[in-house]
Amino acid sequence: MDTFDLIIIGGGPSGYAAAMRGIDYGKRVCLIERDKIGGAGVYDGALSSKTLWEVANRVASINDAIVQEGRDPYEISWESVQKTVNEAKLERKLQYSMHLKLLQDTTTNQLLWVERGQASFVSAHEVKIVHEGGEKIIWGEHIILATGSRPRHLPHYEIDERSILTSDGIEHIEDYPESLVIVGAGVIGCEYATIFANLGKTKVYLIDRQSRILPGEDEDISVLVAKNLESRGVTIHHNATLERMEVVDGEVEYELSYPDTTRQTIRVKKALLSIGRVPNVEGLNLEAIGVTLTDRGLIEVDDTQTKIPHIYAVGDVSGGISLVNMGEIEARHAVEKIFGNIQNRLNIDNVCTIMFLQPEVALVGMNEQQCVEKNIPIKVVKIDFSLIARAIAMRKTQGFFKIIVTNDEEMRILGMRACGEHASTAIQGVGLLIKMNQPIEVLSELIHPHPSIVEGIQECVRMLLNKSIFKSNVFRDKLACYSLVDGVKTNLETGIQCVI
Ligand SMILES: Cc1cc2nc3c(=O)[nH]c(=O)nc-3n(C[C@H](O)[C@H](O)[C@H](O)COP(=O)(O)OP(=O)(O)OC[C@H]3O[C@@H](n4cnc5c(N)ncnc54)[C@H](O)[C@@H]3O)c2cc1C
Ligand SMILES: NC(=O)c1ccc[n+]([C@@H]2O[C@H](COP(=O)([O-])OP(=O)(O)OC[C@H]3O[C@@H](n4cnc5c(N)ncnc54)[C@H](O)[C@@H]3O)[C@@H](O)[C@H]2O)c1
Repeated sequence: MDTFDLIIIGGGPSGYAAAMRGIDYGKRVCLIERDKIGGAGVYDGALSSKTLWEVANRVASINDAIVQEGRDPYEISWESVQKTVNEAKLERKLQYSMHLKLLQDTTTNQLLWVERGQASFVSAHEVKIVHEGGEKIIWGEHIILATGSRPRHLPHYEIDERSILTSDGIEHIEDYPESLVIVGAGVIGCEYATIFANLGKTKVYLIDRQSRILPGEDEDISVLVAKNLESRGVTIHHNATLERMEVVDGEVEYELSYPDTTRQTIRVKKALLSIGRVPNVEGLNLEAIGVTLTDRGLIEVDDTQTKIPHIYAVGDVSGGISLVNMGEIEARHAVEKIFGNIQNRLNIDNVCTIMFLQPEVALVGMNEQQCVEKNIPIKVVKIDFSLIARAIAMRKTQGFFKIIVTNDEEMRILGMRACGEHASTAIQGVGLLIKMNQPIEVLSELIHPHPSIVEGIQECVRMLLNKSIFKSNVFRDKLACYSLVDGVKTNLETGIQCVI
């Protein structure tokens, strides 16, 4: 039987990162994947959907410009869109396969083995791999589970991935659907609503069971994103409960009910279900070896370690935040715990995230509503993009920066929300500040390039220190600085208070 220092089950971004960190330590590593290396980090997930978003964004930008000049809108065929997405996936696939092939070079000190097939536990140290050609059992000193997740289905609805689809099927449709209903107004739902609205060939309906989309984020973000979706023709059904959805004559008919007891029935060409994801734990034989699950069916971990000390779980399968960067960092942390003997727990205070919407939204740390829920006294400072020279030059002045700090002398940064052009790059500096536990003065004194979007962040920080260039008592609709303490909002410029 082949023996390894580390076996990793699942070759998505988490498993891949774990394997690479394992060979850094000079260990014998076996990575097992049943389908495609890269997982949802590449296919029907992060890379493919972001390529789609980029194409759609470009189409919308071109159209915004040419339609203003009275010219006909630019059109791109679905075939061309898919070709671009396929090119992106292929490029990544080739990088991974070349990388893995060279790392498995048997003429040098081979540390990595890649096995194809479905893995399951035979015992706490033995893993069976089943593939078309047969099966084998290997032995591992340590094992990392990185089996990821898949789209959540709704009971009683048949997902055929042709008429009623999930994110696994939507990129494989044959042409633009004339109309599309999206169930679930979370990240995936809002990203695909943005993509199809921007491509301009599909009438999009978005079912939001709450009163506003992206319920986990502050209202200012939900309102701006919803406004932009609606301006591109998206119908958002707020406070709507999906009562029925079925395929009728090759189309999708759905029925909604509202709190005022009214009902509505609509027919569309296709439906996309984006109501969260579930962990891939089935068939691993976890019960037999004592690895436990949480109430939500995720693998139960303490700082990436399961109840069985030599078995770890990372990425989507163990919950936390379902992101590529989170899976990778958890994987690296697990390997460092195993072979590097590190003692610290994983700190995720500075995880930066982007939501690919219109405009793009970047996040780090806590938002206002989370601070209020936890009753943390805070100061909030906001600047509208229309006051930032670079945004003016780009003629893209929609958006804002919002920084949240502790309501004390120290004004430690708790979080930031960036909503607008370059948001995804702007977030990084503040993420670093949180990680380094540095005071806001560092940003206030740093000489920023000009004109740059990040000057807006500097202006926010300077506002908190009472030394901004633009004064909030003049630009009252574009600058805001307030505290939120025990349910009372106080405008720090005027002293005016209101109860929230
Ligand atoms: C539409 C969409 C868009 C997204 N966009 C972003 C984004 O913009 N940014 C971001 O950070 N994240 C994004 N995500 C989330 C991100 O893709 C996931 O968080 C990430 O892929 C999780 O990585 P993972 O390795 O834990 O799991 P996965 O990527 O799911 O990989 C798990 C792998 O394990 C394999 N596997 C499962 N069971 C077994 C078994 N028994 N034996 C062998 N192999 C097995 C699977 O085949 C799979 O390849 C997106 C997700 C989706 C669906
Ligand atoms: N840009 C990114 O970083 C990115 C992009 C896509 C996905 N992801 C990851 O993928 C994960 C899954 O995304 P998601 O959007 O599927 O999940 P989500 O949890 O973000 O959103 C699901 C939404 O569906 C709603 N919902 C649930 N059941 C419903 C029902 N029966 N009817 C109507 N609405 C219902 C929920 O209220 C919620 O708003 C995310 O948590 C995220 O971590 C990240």
